[in-house]
Order: sequence, then structure tokens, then C-alpha cells
Amino acid sequence: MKYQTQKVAYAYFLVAMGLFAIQVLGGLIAGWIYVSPNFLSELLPFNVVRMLHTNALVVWLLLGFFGAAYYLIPEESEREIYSEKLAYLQLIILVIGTLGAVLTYVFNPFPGNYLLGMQGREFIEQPTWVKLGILVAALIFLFNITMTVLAGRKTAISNVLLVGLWLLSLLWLFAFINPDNLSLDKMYWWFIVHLWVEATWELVMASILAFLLLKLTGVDREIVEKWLYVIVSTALFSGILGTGHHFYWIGLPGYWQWIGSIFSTLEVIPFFLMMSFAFVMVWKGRRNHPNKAALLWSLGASTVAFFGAGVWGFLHTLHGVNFYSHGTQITAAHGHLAFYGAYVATNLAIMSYAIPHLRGRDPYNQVLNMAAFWLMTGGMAFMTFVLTFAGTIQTHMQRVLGENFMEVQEGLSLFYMMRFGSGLAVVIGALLFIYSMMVPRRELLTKGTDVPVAGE
Ligand code: HEM
Ligand code: HEM
Ligand SMILES: [Fe+2]
Repeated sequence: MKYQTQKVAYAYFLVAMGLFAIQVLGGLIAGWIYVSPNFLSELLPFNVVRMLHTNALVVWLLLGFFGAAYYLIPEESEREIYSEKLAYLQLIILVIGTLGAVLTYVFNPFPGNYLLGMQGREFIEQPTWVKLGILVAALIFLFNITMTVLAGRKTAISNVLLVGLWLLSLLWLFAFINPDNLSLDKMYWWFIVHLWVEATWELVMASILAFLLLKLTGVDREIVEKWLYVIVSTALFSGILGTGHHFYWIGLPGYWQWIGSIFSTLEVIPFFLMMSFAFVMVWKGRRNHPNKAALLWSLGASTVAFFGAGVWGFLHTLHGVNFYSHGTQITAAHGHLAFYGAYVATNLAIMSYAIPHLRGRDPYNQVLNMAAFWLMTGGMAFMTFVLTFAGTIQTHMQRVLGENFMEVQEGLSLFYMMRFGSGLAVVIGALLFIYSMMVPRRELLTKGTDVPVAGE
């Protein structure tokens, strides 16, 4: 480890991995409720489980991004982090907020209370005090990272990362705007939900990927930077107006059907570019880096993101298709593969690269790590296929033939059982990943020593 303050990242990654385990276990419970609808219906109803599943996902991904920034900014800026104390304070605020949100969801002690009660908007159900906490934490983070970058070397990677993190934090302000008019409420809600994953988070993903490929393949920085700029500009060009694909049926003007269809179709381009970028860098690279698992995750992330976001997103983004498929299992199929490929896998890639350094325990158990990759990726792919079939049948029965929602759901039970099975594989894969990161290889245990860091 070149810079001492990089170790802040390790604390973020640890909390992120803990929440990752909780998130996928929550998914498994939600998946079981689909198979056996009365399961836990008194103790932990479906809506609460679902909230824990999706909120834990978003929080751990953000923690991972923060960790990634604290890890890579010192190397890019050639500086220690401006303030280590602020970085830990930020983490503590986020952990307290998370605990507060979980307790509020499970016990709902202050229903309807603006400051303390939970709110009814998917993904942003947190009570207002938690939302404010997140805002304070984001401001601390931006201050800390910006001061570090300004004092040191400025690179395209750190600039893009910083712009992405600034913009996504600013968008968080829309969490506080909740008009009575339902159309406006939904419109602002999508400013967060869509402009995070289909614009600002893409910048974060692209810069983390660029950092990893630079280190892992040894390609010249100028080449990496050129790709990065093209990816970022196509992402913003398509993603901002692409928000229109959520404005079709919420009471906004009809021209969004065309703007949304056209620009969201273009959103496929940055994901295609990210995948091409990863493979071209590996192909051109001169360096044979020992951390093969980190490379597998980097290639896997960009590939699965292309399929999950690009292909499965395009599947239902044209308004003529979305008219029928809106809010069916097709949406869930896409949501799972896109989130997994783009953001879960990118996070696990930077963790696979950074944690062995941060723990001073390299080489680590790469074989287990790669087994976890295949188990998780295979499980998510299978889940996506199953939900796509279920969603196609659902769309036809419910939207074309006009059958009753619950009766159609009963007809889909076989698919829901298979979804549970694939979910189980994902959970085992996730636990295996965490184990491979935390527990040293057996030969190191018997030797009783840590092997020094191998290579960059
Ligand atoms: C890292 C892996 C995972 C990611 C990224 C993920 C992501 C998500 C997202 C984004 C949603 C909201 C979907 C939407 O609004 O369309 C969701 C819901 C859900 N997830 Fe996951 N999930 C993961 C793992 C799992 C696992 C392992 C299971 C187990 C079967 C699971 C089961 C569910 C269920 C049942 C729902 C509720 C769907 C509904 O409301 O109909 N997820 N997940
Ligand atoms: C990594 C990037 C992406 C992620 C994480 C993601 C995730 C999601 C999630 C979770 C939803 C469900 C939201 C909800 O209703 O609660 C959704 C909806 C949707 N996504 Fe994506 N998405 C991504 C990229 C894309 C792209 C590139 C396209 C188009 C090419 C796209 C098209 C859509 C459409 C049309 C819907 C609305 C589905 C409906 O009407 O029910 N997405 N996305
Ligand atoms: Fe979107």
C-alpha cells in the first residue's frame, strides 16, 4: 500500500460486504414468499422484506463506491486523503442512518411522521432524518475527496469519478421534493432512480473500470483516457433525455414517448463501449498481472452490464413495447441483471483488486473468488431468463388477454420456484466471495505468515 490513508477504503468495503450478504438473503426471503405467500406474513411482510432488499442494495453499492474513491484517489492524485477522520465520520453517519432505516422499516414506530416515519416511494422509503444524514455524509465525502484531488495530480480518471459523485449527490436533493401532484412526484422520483443508474453511476463505473484496466493490463494512460471521455459523453448524451422512457404513462406530455424511445435506445452505446473497452485493453495489454480474479470481474462486469442494461433494457424501452410490458416480471428481469452486471460486479471487481493490498495478504484465494464469480453470474443469468419467460407469459395473459392479476400469478408458480433456486446459487456465491476475501489460503495459514504484496 503506497498511501496509508487508503486503508479507510477497507472499512467501507467491510460494511459493504456485510450489507451485500443481508441484501441477497433478503432477496431469497422475498423469492420464497413468491413461492409460499404466507411465509413470515406477520413478522416480516413482503413489502418490508422487499424494502430491505432494495435499500440494502443501493446503500452497499454506494459504500463500495465511496470505498473505491478512497482507495483510488490517493494513487491517482499521488496524495494522502485530505482528512482520514472525516472519512471515518462519514462512514459512522451512514451506518447510523442505515440502522435507523432498518429499525423504522421493521417496526414502523412513527407511521405518517414526516421526520421520523418511513415514506412510500420505492427505493427512497427512508425517514427524512436518514435522508438528511445521507446528505451530510455526501457533503463530507465531496469536501474530503475534492480537497484531495485539488491538491494533487489531476487525471481523467479522478476527474470523471469526481464529476459522477458530485452529480449523483446533487440529484439526491430531489429526495426532499415530494409534490402532492402524483405526476410531478413520479417525475422527480425518476430524476433520482433513473439519473443515478443511467447517467451518474455510469461515470463512476467507467472510472473504476478505467483504473482497474490501467493497473491490470498496463495499457498507456492516454489510450484509457480517450475511451473514458467517449464513454462519458455518450452516457450523458443518451442517459439524460433517456429518462423519458419512464415518462410514458405517468401523465406527462406525449412527446416523451418519442424522446424517451429514441434517447434510451442510444443508452445501449456507452454500455457497448464499456464492454469493448475492457476487451480491447486486455487484448492490447502488455502486463500479465497476477490478480486474475480482479480481471475476470472487470470483464464480467462490463459484459453482463451490456446484456442486463443494454440488451434487456432495450427489450422493453420502445413505448410500443413498454405499453404492454410496463411493471411486469420483464422489468424485474432487467432490473436484476442490470444492477448486478453494472454495479454489483464493478464493486466486487475493485474489492477483489484492492482488499488483498489493503490487508497486505497477496496472493489471496483467487480460485474461490473466481468460483464465486461463476456461481453468482450463472445464478443471476438463470434468474433473468426465468423472469423473462414469466414476464412474457404475464404480459400476454394479463395485458393482452386481460386476465385477472392473481390468477396469472398462480400460473407462474413454476417460474417462481426456479427463481428461488437460482437465487440460492447467488446467495452461496456471495458468501463464497466474502469468504475468499476474508480468509487466507490454507498454505498461508499453515506457514503462519503473510506473503508480501505481489506486483502492482
Ligand atoms: C446481487 C444480486 C441482486 C440484485 C442486484 C437485485 C436487485 C433487485 C432490484 C433492483 C429489485 C427491484 C426490482 C424492480 O423494481 O423491478 C429487486 C427485487 C427483488 N429481488 Fe432482487 N436482487 C439481487 C438478488 C436477489 C436474489 C438472490 C433473490 C432471490 C430469489 C432476489 C429476489 C428478489 C425479489 C423476489 C424481488 C421483488 C420483486 C417484486 O417486487 O416482484 N433478488 N432485486
Ligand atoms: C446499469 C444500468 C441500469 C440499471 C441498474 C437499471 C435498473 C432498472 C430498474 C431497477 C428498473 C425498475 C424500476 C422500477 O420501476 O422500480 C428499471 C426500469 C426500466 N429500465 Fe432500466 N436499468 C439500467 C439501464 C437501462 C437501459 C440502458 C435501458 C434502455 C435501453 C433501460 C430501460 C428501462 C425501462 C424501459 C424501464 C421501465 C420498465 C417498466 O416500464 O416497468 N434501463 N431499470
Ligand atoms: Fe431508466
